[in-house]
Amino acid sequence: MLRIAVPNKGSLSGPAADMLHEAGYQQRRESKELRIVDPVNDVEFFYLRPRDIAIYVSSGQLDIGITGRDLLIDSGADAEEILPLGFARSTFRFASKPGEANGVADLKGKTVATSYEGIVAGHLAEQGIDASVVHLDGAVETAIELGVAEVIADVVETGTSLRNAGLEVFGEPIMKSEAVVIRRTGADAEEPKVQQFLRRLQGVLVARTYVMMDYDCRVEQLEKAVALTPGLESPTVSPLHNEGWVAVRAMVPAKEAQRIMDDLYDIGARAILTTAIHACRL
Ligand SMILES: Nc1ncnc2c1ncn2[C@@H]1O[C@H](COP(=O)(O)OP(=O)(O)OP(=O)(O)O)[C@@H](O)[C@H]1O
Ligand SMILES: O=P(O)(O)OC[C@H]1O[C@H](OP(=O)(O)OP(=O)(O)O)[C@H](O)[C@@H]1O
Ligand SMILES: [Mg+2]
Repeated sequence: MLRIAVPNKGSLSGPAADMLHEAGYQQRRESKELRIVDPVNDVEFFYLRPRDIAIYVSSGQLDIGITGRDLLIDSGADAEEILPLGFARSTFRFASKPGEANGVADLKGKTVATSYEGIVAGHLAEQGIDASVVHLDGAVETAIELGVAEVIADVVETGTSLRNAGLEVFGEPIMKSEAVVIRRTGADAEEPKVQQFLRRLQGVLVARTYVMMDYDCRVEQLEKAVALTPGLESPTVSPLHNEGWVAVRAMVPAKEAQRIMDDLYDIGARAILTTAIHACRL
């Protein structure tokens, strides 16, 4: 049975459960449940603190886990990323009162407050900057006003939390993060149950990113039309009862669907339809 660590709280837990549900896995009904078995899919889910997931996975008792890339790196655990999941996207940045610092060099001799000590200490060492790091559990934006630090390093998504605290980012982003699937470093990459799990999640990612497009066009326009909708491998082209016309079917990126429909219409395609994809295996 495949044993999978899933975030039990915070920004990652809701979207992770949604994705697993879309991939056909049973999920817990109550937020207090710590583990559930999904016998139909031969999987057991362990609901753990997002910060602990890389440590559990690196210990080898659990096969895979879902966590944030930033949490994985911060933990220093012996685990590696095998699939990015496209949600909980953020950057990790330094911030201070406006005008107090311009780049990482200005951190020399300062105190940086963060919940991600591993990332910050590693970054400072890499840059050869001598600064102190103070660990706080959260709400680090307040640390400057309350005199705990001159600089903070934190997750930034919209920037609202920083703005509300009167702070500004400076320097280059330390890293970009998103939710990722991880496994123990060097674990068997070909393990069929792991591969099947990854294929299911990839199916969800594709179903979220693409739509199916169908249309009719004249044979003379087919090459131009196919250039607009090349599909993932190649579009399906079928003859129509009316001679000189064909029906075309291809997957297109959902974000581009409206523009592609306009372009197809302009070259003479008609009966252009898009439909959602619910699940797929590529
Ligand atoms: N506002 C946000 N937008 C996107 N991702 C975020 C955001 N806040 C945290 N994350 C991501 O969530 C993960 C941290 O999860 P964790 O549960 O530890 O913190 P949290 O989501 O801030 O919840 P908590 O309420 O417990 O502080 C990291 O991967 C981080 O990048
Ligand atoms: O750029 P934004 O869209 O404002 O998002 C980023 C904020 O969200 C998270 O905080 P959270 O609300 O989880 O509180 P925490 O600091 O206690 O973790 C993170 O730690 C930042 O503070
Ligand atoms: Mg938080």
